[in-house]
Amino acid sequence: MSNQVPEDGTLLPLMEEFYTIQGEGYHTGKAAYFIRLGGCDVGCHWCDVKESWDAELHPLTSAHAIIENAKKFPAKTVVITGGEPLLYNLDYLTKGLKEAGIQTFIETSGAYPLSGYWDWICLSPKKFKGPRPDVLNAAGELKVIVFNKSDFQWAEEHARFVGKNCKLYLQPEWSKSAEMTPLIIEYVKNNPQWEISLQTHKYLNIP
Ligand SMILES: C[S@@+](CC[C@H](N)C(=O)[O-])C[C@H]1O[C@@H](n2cnc3c(N)ncnc32)[C@H](O)[C@@H]1O
Ligand SMILES: Nc1nc2[nH]cc(C(=O)O)c2c(=O)[nH]1
Ligand code: SF4
Ligand SMILES: [Mg+2]
Repeated sequence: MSNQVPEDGTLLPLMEEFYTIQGEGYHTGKAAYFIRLGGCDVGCHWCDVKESWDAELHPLTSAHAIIENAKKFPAKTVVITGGEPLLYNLDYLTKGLKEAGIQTFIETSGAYPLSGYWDWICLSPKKFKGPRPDVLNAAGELKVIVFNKSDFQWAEEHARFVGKNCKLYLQPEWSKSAEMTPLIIEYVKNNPQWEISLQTHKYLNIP
C-alpha cells in the first residue's frame, strides 16, 4: 500500500472514474459509474490494466469528492475496481455512497481483507496471490479467468469455498480468447453450474 494513504479511507488513490456499461459477470449490460483505484501487487501477467499497479502514480483523492461525482449520473450503481481496491479501507467511501442511495458493487481478487458495505461482490481469484476466506464467503459471484486448460480444475477448487448461492463464471483471458472460448463452451455444456462471462465492453468498444 502507498505510504501516504490514510487508514480511515477518506483519501484514496484514484486512477480514473467513468460512466459506462458493466461489461462482465452477473450485472453485464447495466449502466454503472466505475471508480478505478490505483495500486495492485497481485501481478497477473495478463492483466489488462497494468497502468493501475503503481499506487504512487494515482493522485490521492477525497472519497467525499468521488461520492459527489457518482451522484451526478442517472444509474444509481457504482463499480469499485482497480488495481486491487481491497488494498484500502473502503468503509468510508461505500457508507457515503449508500447514504446517497447508490448501490455498491466491487471487482476484487480477494487477496486483501474485506472492507466496505456491498450490494454485490465479484470475486475473481488469482493463482499469483490467492483469495482470503472472508471474501470467498461474501462473494455473490466467482469469476475465474481462463488462460489455459489447467484453469478449469483451479476454478473447481475455488468453487468449493464460496457460498451455495454464489454464481459461477468462466471468463476467457482476452489474448487467449480464440483458443479458450471453445473449451469454455464445452465445459459449461458439461458442467452447467458454470456460466460464460465475456468482456462485452471490449466488443462494444466502450470503456
Ligand atoms: C483489472 S481487474 C481489477 C479488480 C481486481 N484487481 C481483480 O482482479 O478482480 C478487473 C477484472 O478484469 C479481469 N481481467 C483482467 N485482465 C483480464 C484479461 N486480460 N482478460 C480477461 N479478464 C481480465 C480480472 O480478473 C477482474 O475480474
Ligand atoms: N465496461 C467495463 N466493465 C467492466 N467490468 C469490470 C471491469 C474492470 O476493469 O474491473 C470493467 C471495465 O473496465 N469496463
Ligand atoms: S489482481 Fe486485478 S488489477 Fe491486479 S494484476 Fe490481477 S487483474 Fe490486474
Ligand atoms: Mg476492465
